[in-house]
Amino acid sequence: METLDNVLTRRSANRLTGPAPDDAELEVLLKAAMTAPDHGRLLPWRLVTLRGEDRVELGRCLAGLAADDPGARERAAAKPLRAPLLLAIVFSPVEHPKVQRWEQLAATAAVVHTLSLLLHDRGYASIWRTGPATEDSGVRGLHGLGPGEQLLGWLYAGTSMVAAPPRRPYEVGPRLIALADIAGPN
Ligand SMILES: Cc1cc2nc3c(=O)[nH]c(=O)nc-3n(C[C@H](O)[C@H](O)[C@H](O)COP(=O)(O)O)c2cc1C
Repeated sequence: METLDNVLTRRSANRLTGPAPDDAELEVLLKAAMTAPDHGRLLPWRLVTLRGEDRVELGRCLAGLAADDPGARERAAAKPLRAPLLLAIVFSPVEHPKVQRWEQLAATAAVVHTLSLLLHDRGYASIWRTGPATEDSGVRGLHGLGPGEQLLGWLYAGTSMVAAPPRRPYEVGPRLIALADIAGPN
């Protein structure tokens, strides 16, 4: 797929089923996504794969956090089952004299988005999902987070069950301006 076309046609997909990339294919795609710009080449992240029963275990954790009614617990438990593969995104910033935390977060987001584009290029689809559960100690523990690390959510991956709706073209408008057009203080 041509790059411009790939970027323009990627959509977040809510309803995902199999197939999802296996570990070998995922490694190829991640190796490519890791080329995203990363100040200091710190690689301040890791991904944890959840497949099959792992998703049920996460669902159990989420159900435990849900409101005290059976419907809410059932809905929470079913959330991780919305895709065959979940990639938990663990942000693991390091102390660095030059590279600030926000730069490391930006580098991490760049890897995740590049991976979503590569998944799309291979015919898969994905959606990045977050939520308050990412801060829960049980959920953090399940994914092996250490102190100072942050769970940025999960990239749900698989094959979309519906055709991606076309994207309304964006208007760049005032979000791209020449310095010469900025009225200075004088
Ligand atoms: C950091 C991040 C967190 C997101 N969290 C959620 C989420 O919790 N739930 C959700 O439905 N979508 C989530 N999304 C996906 C966005 O909703 C989605 O990208 C947006 O609606 C635009 O859709 P598109 O990707 O098809 O352009 C998240 C996206 C990003 C980048």
